[in-house]
Amino acid sequence: METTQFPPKFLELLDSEPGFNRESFVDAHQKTPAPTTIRLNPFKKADIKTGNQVPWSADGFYLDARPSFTFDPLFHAGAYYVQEASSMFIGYILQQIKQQEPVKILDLCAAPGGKSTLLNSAMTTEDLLVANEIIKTRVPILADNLTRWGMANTIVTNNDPKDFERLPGFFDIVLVDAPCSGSGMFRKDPEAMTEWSEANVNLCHQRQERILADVYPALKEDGYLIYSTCSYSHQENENILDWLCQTFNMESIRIPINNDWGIVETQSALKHAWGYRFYPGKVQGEGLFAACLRKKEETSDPGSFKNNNNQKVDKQGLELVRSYIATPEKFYFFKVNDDWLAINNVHKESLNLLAHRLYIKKSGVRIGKVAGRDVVPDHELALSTIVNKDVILQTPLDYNQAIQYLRRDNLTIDTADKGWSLMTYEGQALGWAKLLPNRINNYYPKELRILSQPAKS
Ligand SMILES: C[S@@+](CC[C@H](N)C(=O)[O-])C[C@H]1O[C@@H](n2cnc3c(N)ncnc32)[C@H](O)[C@@H]1O
Repeated sequence: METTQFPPKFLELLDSEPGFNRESFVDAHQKTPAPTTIRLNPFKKADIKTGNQVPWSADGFYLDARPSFTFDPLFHAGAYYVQEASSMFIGYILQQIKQQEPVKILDLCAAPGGKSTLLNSAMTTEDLLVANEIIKTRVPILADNLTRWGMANTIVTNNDPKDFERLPGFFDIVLVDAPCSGSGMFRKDPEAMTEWSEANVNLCHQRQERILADVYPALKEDGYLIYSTCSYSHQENENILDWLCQTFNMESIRIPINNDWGIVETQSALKHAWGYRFYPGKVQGEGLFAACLRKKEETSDPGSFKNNNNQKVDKQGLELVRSYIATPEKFYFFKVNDDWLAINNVHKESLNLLAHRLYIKKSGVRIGKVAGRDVVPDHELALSTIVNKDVILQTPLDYNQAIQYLRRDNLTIDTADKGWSLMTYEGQALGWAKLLPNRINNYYPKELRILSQPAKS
């Protein structure tokens, strides 16, 4: 059997990992392409033809072939997210531990936002999601993906894990989807094999400990830590669980799984903490490790922050922007420079607190700017689940028109309507256009437009 494509020593080390089967693993890498899976947005309910369901995710589906997502308007509408199947298990863990009461969740290593949108799907508007990314250049893709998902209960931050020490005991649930040596992605990204080394695994292990130690104070007593990597190395997985249980007062949480799913349940050597391993060949998905622990230690109070310096809002502007929202009574409206934003009322205090302790890049939904008696609506509002579709004009587009719109081309549509309109495709909003007497101004954001041409069929 040809195995030379793997880095030296990689398979040899994997042989001693729990549940590893060399033959099925190598076979899966050499003979089976990585399956393509999408996860539907439960808040948008688009009519999408899908294949078999991912066993651990009600919204996850395998596709028979990999279509061009770039040329699917529903992708740009946030009707689904393209995510490999194993990762969806994090959503399953959340469903197992989440109670009825509203929770504050931190996704600490969030870009590009696959797991943030996954967590968001299992949350209500009363729950708050803080999606953080340390690397500044990766924040825009995270914010864009969350904009597409459309929920108003989300805040995006750009902070170092250490900064979360300023929020002792603030979060009920923290996800650390840690940067890792990446062996779990070898099938999808064979290039990653060239970067793999034992030395790098050890460096990753050290960084993972640092990240976890930094964020630990921000977790509430009895709060849950979900830890995951896309690595197979026990140094980055079970050893980290042992380190967590030895260093902090944490207990391991066992997650019920179905034996037919092919997931390997493991226990760490010293503290017997439960972990869940995903191997291609055993599951229809890529490599993943996931675990859940609970903090059993008192935390201090994060305190509160009454923001008296909020930018003043004028009544007339407020009335105007309120009319763009489906249930304005549920929202707190505020201004950042000339932009109006809205976040669920229940998150007002959290927002004030976070704004003074972290670097916020996006909060709730940006509604737009008020210009005289008009609102210039923002793209975030178009894709949000709170836009008032009952009063806002909608222009349905066919497939070719939708692609023209997403390319930011000139549109020629026969319509007698005038004013701001949501441009929709199969009932899903893509963005805004202004319908004028003799032309249509395309307001699709420049930086998001499709730059390539569809392949000729
Ligand atoms: C595995 S990826 C996250 C993938 C993301 N959770 C998703 O599902 O789309 C790890 C993330 O950690 C970030 N990262 C890298 N070094 C970090 C550090 N020292 N502290 C915190 N995050 C870090 C990376 O920029 C990357 O976005």
